[in-house]
Amino acid sequence: MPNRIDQKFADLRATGKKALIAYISAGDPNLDATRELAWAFEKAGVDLLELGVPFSDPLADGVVNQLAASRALEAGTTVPGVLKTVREIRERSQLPIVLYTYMNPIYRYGFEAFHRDAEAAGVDGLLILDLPPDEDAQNAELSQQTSLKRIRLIAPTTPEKRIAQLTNGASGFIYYVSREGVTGERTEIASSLPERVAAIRATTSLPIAVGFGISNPDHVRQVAQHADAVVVGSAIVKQIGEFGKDPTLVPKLAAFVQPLAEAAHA
Ligand SMILES: O=P(O)(O)OC[C@@H](O)[C@@H](O)c1c[nH]c2ccccc12
Repeated sequence: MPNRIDQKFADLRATGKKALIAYISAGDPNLDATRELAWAFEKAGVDLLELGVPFSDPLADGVVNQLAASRALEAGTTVPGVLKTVREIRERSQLPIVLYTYMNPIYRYGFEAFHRDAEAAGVDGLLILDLPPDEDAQNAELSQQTSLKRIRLIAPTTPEKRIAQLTNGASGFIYYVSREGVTGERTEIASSLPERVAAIRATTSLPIAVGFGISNPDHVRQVAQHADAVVVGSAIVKQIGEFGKDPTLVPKLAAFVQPLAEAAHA
């Protein structure tokens, strides 16, 4: 069976559409909500789900995502719990799922066991946020034994020479971080975006996702002109924080992501 990420991008390419990628922290406000949100997001048109594995020191994350990770940890979210939730999501969904994680939680779980169990649970790809590509020889080895795609980040400050080094060995898609600093909403799209995305395209045929600071359908439309996929994180996570355990959380969030997905597909 082809990987769900490859399949999704192939389908979108065939119809000339761009992907909407939604990021949420797994376990915020609890893992039952994560499962329900995944199902509702798929119906609302989300093309790929990034699930953050909550960690106490998420250094690449802005305050909105940090708070979400603390809520998830407070609710008792663990790595085995996240994997179990992916299994449950898979009972009714083929939505591609990428786990976003720092090294620490998966190292404690057991690096090799994590890869094996994530694949068995129905995870499609991994983005290990604080594993520099120069040090991921071990990861590369393990990734080859599993079907998990290895997503890599490229930043605005990445030197051109290094871009090819990063894209070489990545799979699934490339994640271009459109701004320096941490995750979080901004009012404007970075002006360097088209040029940077073009520089990445020159080195790889992988789809390019762009994220950081994208918070409304207008932003999504602008970024979708250049990228194959648009990532929205903090804007969604902020809503989850506001509704919390309110029984209308899932329909409210589905209504929030639907126009974002429509903007990517337009
Ligand atoms: O929150 P934003 O600005 O919408 O950006 C997406 C981002 O949250 C998500 O992709 C993400 C969550 N944690 C990260 C850590 C590093 C890079 C990216 C991420």
